[in-house]
Order: sequence, then structure tokens, then C-alpha cells
Amino acid sequence: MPTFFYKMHGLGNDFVIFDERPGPLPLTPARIAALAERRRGIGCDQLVTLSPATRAGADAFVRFFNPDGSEAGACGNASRCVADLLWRASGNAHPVLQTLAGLLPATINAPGLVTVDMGIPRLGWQDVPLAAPADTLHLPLPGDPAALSMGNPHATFFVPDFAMLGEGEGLEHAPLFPQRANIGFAIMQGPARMRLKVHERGAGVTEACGSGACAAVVNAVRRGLAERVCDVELDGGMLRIEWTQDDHVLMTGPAATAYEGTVDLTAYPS
Ligand SMILES: N[C@H](CCC[C@H](N)C(=O)O)C(=O)O
Repeated sequence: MPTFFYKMHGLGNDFVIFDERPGPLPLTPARIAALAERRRGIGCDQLVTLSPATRAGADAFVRFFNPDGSEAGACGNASRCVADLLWRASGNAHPVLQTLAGLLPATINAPGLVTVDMGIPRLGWQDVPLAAPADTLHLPLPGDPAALSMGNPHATFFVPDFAMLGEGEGLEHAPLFPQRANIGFAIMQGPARMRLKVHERGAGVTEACGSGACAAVVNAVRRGLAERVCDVELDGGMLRIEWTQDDHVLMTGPAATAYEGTVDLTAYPS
């Protein structure tokens, strides 16, 4: 029985998206991992599902799964893609995504150019979360990172170059991060621009990380390194991030459909 899916990406951070609003699909962590695998499966950085919204005002309940089968509370690039998908289906240029991180209002600025309100950054050590009390602006780790949650855990290292990138795997699993963490490496290029690479939790280094860009800008502002509106250059392209005066993080960038297809889910291990 073929199951329809969308293959989309935000700056090369790519997604397989299943719409379960008509009915639930037999997706298990093992099957998600198999579908995300780039040789024997479809291949993606995250697998995304849409389900019927359970909160008033939301258009869909959106869940994000890493290639290792773990679930993430937020995914910025996929949120832009889902907003674009919802708009194309409904004509509503202001879709609202229900996620584990909360309700995310989106705006379709133009076809393929989307702003998502990623919500309020959580700055407390218990919010990230960390394994023990700590100043989230200066974690007790070599390299002195800052940390926060955008609904998923992020640590940001402010660095002169990307020599530390290979340490991302070990840092993701540091004991300080009981739920692991996404590890960002940011090179400031002025108060309104940074270059960022992210080793993503459960996925490794990706071409772009939307929630990581949000986290990096908020952490840079907290450190006095950036203004509240900052352009973030990732390997896959540019995002514009604004940490508003009322504490919301707005992320603006592209969303693209690569192709649509069908897959026999039962052909994959459950
Ligand atoms: N790997 C992340 C989820 C995907 C985040 C990234 N693709 C984005 O655009 O925000 C985590 O486990 O928290």
C-alpha cells in the first residue's frame, strides 16, 4: 500500500513529511530511522509528521524525528517547510503549527519565503536542560559555550574558526546534557551577521539548522556580541533571525519542495 510523502528542505536541511491528518501511519522509531537512511531508505535529516491539531487555533500538530529515531521538540527549517505546505493546501498565508514547543505562528511572505515565530527562548539551566545548576551564559565546559532551549536543547560556541566542529559528536553526548544537545559553532562577522555550523543532535552536521540559528543569535545578544536582528550564514544559505523586544524569536528563510512520492512503509522494519 503506497503512502504519499513530501520531500522538502530548508537551505539543504532536508525532510520527509507524512500527513497523518487523514489517519495514523505505522511509523515506529526503527521505521523512521530506516526511512531516513540515505541509501536503503528515502533519506532525510529529519522525518516530520502532521497530525490533527488538538489546540484551538492550530492547523496541524507537527512532530519532528531525527534519523536516529529520537523526537525533537523543535525544528526551525522543517517548520518553515510545513508552513509552506499548509499554505499551498489551504491558501491561508498565516498557518499556525502546534508543536511540543508550543504554538508557532507562521507567515508566508512570498512563495517559498516563510517567517516562523519560534517562540520564547528558555534560558534556565533546567529548561535546556542541564544535568546540574549552571550559568547558561557560560557553561562549565572547555570553550565556554552558552546554552538555551528553543523547545530543543542548544549549546553555542563562539569561535574564531570551525576547528572545533569535529568535537560536536562528543559534546552532543556530554554528561552535562541529559537529553543530549545540538552543538552550534558561531563565527561573529559583525553585530548583525554571523557564520554558523551546527552538529545536530541525532543527525550530525547538517547544511542548516533553524533552531540552532535562533539559539546562536539569542546567545550572541545575551553575550553582547550581536544586535537583535542578525543574519546567519549557514552552509546551505542565509536565515534572518530577530529576537524581538517582547522575547519572541522570529526566523525568516526559504522553504522548498524537492519532490513528492510514495513509499510502501511495510517494506521497512517496524
Ligand atoms: N536535531 C534537532 C532537531 C532538528 C533541528 C534542525 N533541523 C532545525 O532546523 O532546527 C534536535 O534533535 O533537537
